[in-house]
Formats: sequence, structure tokens, C-alpha cells
Amino acid sequence: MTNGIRLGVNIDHVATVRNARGGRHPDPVRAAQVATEAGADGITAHLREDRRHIRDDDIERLMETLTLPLNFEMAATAEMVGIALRHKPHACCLVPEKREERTTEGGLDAAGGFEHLKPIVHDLGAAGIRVSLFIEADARQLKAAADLGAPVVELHTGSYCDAESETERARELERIITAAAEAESLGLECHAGHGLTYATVKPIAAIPTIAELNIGHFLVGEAIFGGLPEAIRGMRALMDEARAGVL
Ligand SMILES: CC(=O)[C@@H](O)[C@H](O)COP(=O)(O)O
Ligand SMILES: NCC(=O)COP(=O)(O)O
Repeated sequence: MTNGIRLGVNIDHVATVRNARGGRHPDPVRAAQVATEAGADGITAHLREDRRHIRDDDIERLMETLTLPLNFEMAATAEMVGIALRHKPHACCLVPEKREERTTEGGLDAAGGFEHLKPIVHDLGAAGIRVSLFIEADARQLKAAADLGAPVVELHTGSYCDAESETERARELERIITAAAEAESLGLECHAGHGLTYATVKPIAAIPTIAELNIGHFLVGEAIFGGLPEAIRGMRALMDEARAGVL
């Protein structure tokens, strides 16, 4: 951990490139090793129900070889809970999934899905897994996360990153700042992620109550041009600058 904020590197889209051709290259588990050497604080991998990027075998190999904490992103389904309970990763982040979406649209409806989520959060927590809920920066969802007994929330930064004007981006940032403060007052550890880039990371990393950012797609894209270690080190440097007040 550096300056109080951790960088979790999401390796999903290394698997997207591999799966475009089949076979084994590029290997997301090798990417996790490279990320470890480059100073990542954790590795995130999302086993989608349709297995479009990360596959079961990747999770098995990560659990065997990884020296960093694994943040296992998963839908709140019986199948995924079974996989999580078998592997017991450091953390499970419950995310919403739609078959037809290109990427994770919006946050988990922790309030609307309270009764469904309650036993899942309980069972994962009872197995010693740190449960996180990937939610929108919204007071109702934060309250539901706290009432569910999840120790962690991850705020979806997609709307902030995709904002089409500076006014809209400022409004989205304000929502995240307010939610991060609310999370702290509810006793929740606060993470954030989705769509973050060199251009958008600093205002989010500067929020003092955010303990972790999970970043993947942009880093994998940058790796094409300058290598994965350089991309990770570049992101790490921006996060550290933001934390030190250099915006
Ligand atoms: C939940 C989330 O934000 C990530 O898992 C991530 O964006 C990579 O997976 P997808 O792009 O498949 O949503
Ligand atoms: N939970 C967000 C994540 O792991 C990374 O999202 P992205 O940077 O790949 O969009």
C-alpha cells in the first residue's frame, strides 16, 4: 500500500485478447505475475457467467500461484457462490450482470435485491471472504450494503468516466465524493473503479476515504503501447500524486 490507496489490477481483458483466437496466449495469470512485480496491491478478475473473458481454469491457476490478494468479481448466483466457497479468495465483489451488455452497466441493486443478497453476503463472509458490493454512488444503495453486513463497497465510476461534458463530470464526481463520505460514516470500506484512465483517475484517487481503485481495461490497452509494467507504474504514480494533493 502506498499513501493509503491500493491499486487492484483487473486482468479480465488480457483474457479477452486470448479468447479472440482461442489457445493460451496472452495468459491473464502471467499478467497477474507481471502486475505483482510492477507494484500492484491486488489482482481483480471477473468470472462472468458467460465466461467471455476469465475462465474457471484462470481462477484455479490464480488461486494456486498468486501472492497478492485476489478480488473475485462475480454475479450473485448459486453457481458463482459455489465457486467462491470452493476457492475462498481474499475478497468477492458482487456485481450485476446482463447477458447482452458490453461491459458492467450500472451498479448492483443492493436495496431491491436485499432478500436475495442477504444469505449470499452471509455465507461468503462466514467463509472468511471479504465481501464487497459494486454499487452506484447512491445513499439508498450504501445503506442497503451496510444493512446487509457487507464490509466493503466499490463505487461504479463508469458514469463519471463516460461523462460527455465537464459539467456532467463534475456532477458525477460530486456524487462519488458524497458517497465515499457516506460510506465512511456507515463504517464501510470504500473502493472505486470502472473505466478509469490516466485522464480520469486523479480526482477519484484524491478522495481520502477511498482505500482502493480497481483498474483494468485501460491498463491492458496501454500495455500494447508501452508494456504492462509501465502502464501500472504510470497509474500508480498518478494515484500517489493525487493522494499527495497534486491534481
Ligand atoms: C465489474 C467491473 O467493472 C469489471 O469487472 C470490469 O469492468 C471488467 O469486466 P467487464 O468489462 O466484462 O464488465
Ligand atoms: N471493478 C472495476 C474493475 O475491476 C476494472 O474496471 P475496468 O478498468 O476494466 O473498466
